[in-house]
Amino acid sequence: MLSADQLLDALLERAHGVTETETVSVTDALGRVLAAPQTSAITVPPLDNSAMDGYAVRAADVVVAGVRLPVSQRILAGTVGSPLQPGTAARIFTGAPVPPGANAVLMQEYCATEGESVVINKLPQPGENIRHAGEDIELGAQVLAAGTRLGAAEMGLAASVGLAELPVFRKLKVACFFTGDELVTPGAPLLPGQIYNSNRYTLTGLLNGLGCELIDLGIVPDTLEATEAALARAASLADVVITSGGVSVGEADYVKVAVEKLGRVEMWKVAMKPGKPLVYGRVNGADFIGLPGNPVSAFVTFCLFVRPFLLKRMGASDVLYRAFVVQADFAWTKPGVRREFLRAQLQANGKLALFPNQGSGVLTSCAWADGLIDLEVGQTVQAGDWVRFIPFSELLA
Ligand SMILES: Nc1nc2c(c(=O)[nH]1)N[C@H]1C(S)=C(S)[C@@H](COP(=O)(O)OP(=O)(O)OC[C@H]3O[C@@H](n4cnc5c(N)ncnc54)[C@H](O)[C@@H]3O)O[C@H]1N2
Ligand code: MOO
Ligand SMILES: [Mg+2]
Repeated sequence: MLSADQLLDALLERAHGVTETETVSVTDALGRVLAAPQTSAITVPPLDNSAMDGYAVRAADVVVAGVRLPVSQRILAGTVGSPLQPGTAARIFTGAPVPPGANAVLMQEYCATEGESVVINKLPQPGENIRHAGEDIELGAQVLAAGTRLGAAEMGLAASVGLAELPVFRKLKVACFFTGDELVTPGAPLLPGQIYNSNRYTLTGLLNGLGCELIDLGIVPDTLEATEAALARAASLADVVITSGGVSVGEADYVKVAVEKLGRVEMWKVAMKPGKPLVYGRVNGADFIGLPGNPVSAFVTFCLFVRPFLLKRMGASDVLYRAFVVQADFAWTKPGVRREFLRAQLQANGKLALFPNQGSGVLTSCAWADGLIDLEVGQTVQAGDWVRFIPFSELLA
């Protein structure tokens, strides 16, 4: 059986990024992966400008508090003033260019207007409240690297240097199907023995969050024929095929057999809980990932393995999650024989609480939790111990 680290390494080794690109407007770039580095054709900010509403002065003109200076001009954001005459002040507002000759801006809270003059009640420091040209971005600087996943801040950053469009990798096509004779689509009533196909909705959320193009092939019955047919169709439509269920050793578990018939299985089983029977293979040029049917197992293995794999396939460069060391507010006394990922919540006291039922079928634990505690084989925990914690902010989207 592979260790979780070996499985992740092996998956990333096999994840080849898409190469085809397209151009999107920056407003449509959320979640896309940048295909080429972007540099700035301007400095940001373009000119020295005021950080405050107040008065621009030469610091040397204000040698004692209480100096009175005539106000020689008024400079609003979007306009440009004229050089500041010695011994005068310029009324200025936040974002307005600082006039040549001025080297400080006093907040108006420290000034008093007297007719056409202003009394400066505080000694200015040279450079005070001035935002310098290029202090954010220098002319020609790289603002975004190829492989960056574009979020809200990156979209704003691109726009701040005047970019209207960005080159991005094409979306990754992911086909899914869900095996199980017991599965029913929500909206219909359950007959005895049936359950709702929750994995479809979990995976839809996860894949949409990653910005994949989802091809949902629905529920597939537990027969080899149906599984093969769905697999062949999925592999012909998508870059990556993801399924749930049917990867263990039960008599109705046909997924691995179908992959072996139509392609090849390269990895099966990972020494962790939940998620042991995960399958990776190749079918007709497509990657195949078979997630375990248990809803928590499917969710956790997607977060830990499928997400980094898909991100790399999408062309992203930063695909790994970070773990943090956090104090436990619980005891875990049963040493496991597999590495274990526990659903835990970060409490107001900064420590981690454990969901009481850590069963692989208890999806409530995932909705309740803020992340996963990563326990080594045989690791036990006493309250107050420090444990490895992977927040969902590192694993979702
Ligand atoms: N003898 C053994 N039995 C099992 C082993 C083992 O090593 N030896 N491994 C267990 C582990 S661990 C897991 S995880 C599961 C994985 O099972 P499968 O991937 O084969 O999945 P199924 O048998 O089809 O279903 C398991 C479970 O999940 C429910 N399920 C399936 N699909 C969905 C869905 N779309 N939405 C909601 N729930 C779903 C299904 O009803 C079952 O309860 O195998 C253990 N067995
Ligand atoms: O490893 Mo399974 O995923 O315990 O439920
Ligand atoms: Mg099974």
